[in-house]
Amino acid sequence: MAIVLGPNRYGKAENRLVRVTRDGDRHVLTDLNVSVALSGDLAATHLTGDNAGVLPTDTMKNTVYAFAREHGVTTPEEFGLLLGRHFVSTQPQVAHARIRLESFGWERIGPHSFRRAGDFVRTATVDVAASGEVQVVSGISDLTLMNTTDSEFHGFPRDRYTTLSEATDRILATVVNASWRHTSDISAFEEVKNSLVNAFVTTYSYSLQQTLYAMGKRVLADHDGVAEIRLALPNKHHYLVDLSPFDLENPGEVFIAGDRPYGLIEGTVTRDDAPPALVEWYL
Ligand SMILES: O=c1[nH]c(=O)c2[nH]c(=O)[nH]c2[nH]1
Repeated sequence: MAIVLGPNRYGKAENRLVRVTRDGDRHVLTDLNVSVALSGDLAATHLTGDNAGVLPTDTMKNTVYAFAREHGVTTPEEFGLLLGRHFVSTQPQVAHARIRLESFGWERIGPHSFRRAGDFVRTATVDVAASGEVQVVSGISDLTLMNTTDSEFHGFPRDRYTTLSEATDRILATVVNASWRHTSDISAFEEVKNSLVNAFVTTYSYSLQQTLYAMGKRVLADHDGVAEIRLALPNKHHYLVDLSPFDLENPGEVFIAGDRPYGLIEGTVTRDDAPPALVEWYL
């Protein structure tokens, strides 16, 4: 038996970067959380402590902030590509760079005043190989949506542990976590988000699984530049309160918003002719 070093990578995680772009009195704000992970010929430091190929994670942090000044920050996807290409092209031992970005929205409330827009986070995972190949995955998390009707759930199998009633009119609520792999059009975030939201709103649902597929399918139908989308949708259950002890009817008006446990519906929607992914990614 031999003991060997398996896959490994290293980098500086969660570099919080706020960039103010000044145009006279009117400022533009970008707010990112940037994580860098490099991999390649890095066995020596693990096996012997020889750091000749180990660009310090401290340097990666500095590069993030210096690039924000030197190149500006347009979209998370573009900024990720810029950083990834820099690391693979300047460090010969680095075969692959993964840049993971979260972008927090700020709503303008004045020329240089902003209110944190807390209802979702935009994400990007950018992979750059030394060969020049890239993979850009954009995403969204924490986008909470609710339909107060047009949702049913029935026809499911029952066993001795089943207590759930068949529902012909229920609340359907979820927190959208999705990521989609681009073949082009890497800055179409707003348009993809609109497709997801529109599909949620307009799909008469017989299960959250059906809604998940409808949302993914709508994104692929609307956007030629998206090859594949992955979704993880928690089913945020809302329980109708029994008000009969108080001689009150409750015709679908008063609910307890459940916290946990929650159903978790996950799935991928893809084109059958999608080019293969360069590397695996997770939501
Ligand atoms: O849309 C749903 N899908 C399920 O798989 C499920 N299971 C459950 O208990 N309620 C629901 N709702």
